[in-house]
Amino acid sequence: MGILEKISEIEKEIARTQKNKATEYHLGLLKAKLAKYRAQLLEPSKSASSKGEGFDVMKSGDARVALIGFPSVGKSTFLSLMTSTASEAASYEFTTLTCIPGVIEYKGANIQLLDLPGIIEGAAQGKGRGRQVIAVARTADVIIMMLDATKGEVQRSLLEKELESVGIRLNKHKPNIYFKPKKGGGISFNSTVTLTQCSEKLVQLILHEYRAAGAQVALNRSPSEIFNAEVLFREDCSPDEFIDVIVGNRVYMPCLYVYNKIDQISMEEVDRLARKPNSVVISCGMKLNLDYLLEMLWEYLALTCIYTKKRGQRPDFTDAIILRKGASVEHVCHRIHRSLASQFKYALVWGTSTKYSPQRVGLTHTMEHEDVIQIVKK
Ligand SMILES: Nc1nc2c(ncn2[C@@H]2O[C@H](COP(=O)(O)OP(=O)(O)OP(=O)(O)O)[C@@H](O)[C@H]2O)c(=O)[nH]1
Ligand SMILES: [K+]
Ligand SMILES: [Mg+2]
Repeated sequence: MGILEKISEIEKEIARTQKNKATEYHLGLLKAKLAKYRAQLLEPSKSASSKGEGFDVMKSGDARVALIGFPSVGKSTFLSLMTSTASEAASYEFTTLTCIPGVIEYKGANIQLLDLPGIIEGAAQGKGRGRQVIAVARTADVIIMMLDATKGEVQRSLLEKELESVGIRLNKHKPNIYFKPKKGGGISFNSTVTLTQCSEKLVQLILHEYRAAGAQVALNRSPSEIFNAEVLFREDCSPDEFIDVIVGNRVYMPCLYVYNKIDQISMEEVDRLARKPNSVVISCGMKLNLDYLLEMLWEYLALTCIYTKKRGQRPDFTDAIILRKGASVEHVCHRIHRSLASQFKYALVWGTSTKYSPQRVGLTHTMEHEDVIQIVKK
């Protein structure tokens, strides 16, 4: 039996197994098996040439956003509208056949926007250019899942399933579980919270299942190590989340659901879609709500712009340093010059991150969006 068949067998078994206390171990095991085979599926195949996977577009700018969606939802129309790059748009499906990068300039940041071929059900298993598209999606900072507002919700759940099946977790945070394989000592299991979905026994079963053939490949660890591990739940996680932690190659990614073509639906329908979590409604055709989409995208990217200033001079507002949210003064130093942090005495910061403007701060101070900084060297 091939891996795809094994996967489909297990999926069928999960579907027909009733979910209750008596079946929770059985289901946990099935899910562990499923994750194991899917991990194998993700291994680069030896037959197909690995070159070309991911369309090889260079990362550039301060962040990367990938446009994922069914064919003809308006991805290329969107790219052409938001960037100075033109990507062919047409009323037939699979107009776009490769990855087309453009740049959105927003609040001083260069955001790389990637137009991609449409993907369909079965993409994760290699249908169409599904695998390549998903490989690109994995490298993004934010995914825009573009949906046709005139089509049903089924598009959204199908795409979510495709991404889910290759280890991409949308709008979820990494499960707060400490997991460390050991050389010996068995499995030490602890939790700092009351667990309602996992137990010590289930965790052991899942770990032992992982020891089975194939797990070494997925985990890149020797089999014995999985019999010995330290596990600490700091959150009431589900068996699936625990499996995610031991498999270890998951990506946790913000995703914005963008419903395009709202010029074609009723106001009531627009209103209903707009109220969904993580969702924005737009019309590329009529240029509706695009500013709001950019604002949301900016929020999801969580970038921070810092302006520098020299002593006795005005801040340089023309050239922002773009950093990830939560960046410290030390991060700013590294961006300016490699050796600056070692010569650092203190910094003066004006902005929302400080109580006073300016305020003297050290290397560990956390910067906020649009702060101004002046660095004083030793
Ligand atoms: N009514 C309406 N049509 C739109 C809108 N945006 C795009 N379209 C049309 O939808 C069709 C498909 O647009 P594309 O931009 O080619 O879609 P795509 O998602 O890039 O398609 P593929 O590359 O084939 O996957 C074109 O005929 C567009 O003119 C919109 O907001 N409203
Ligand atoms: K199209
Ligand atoms: Mg296109």
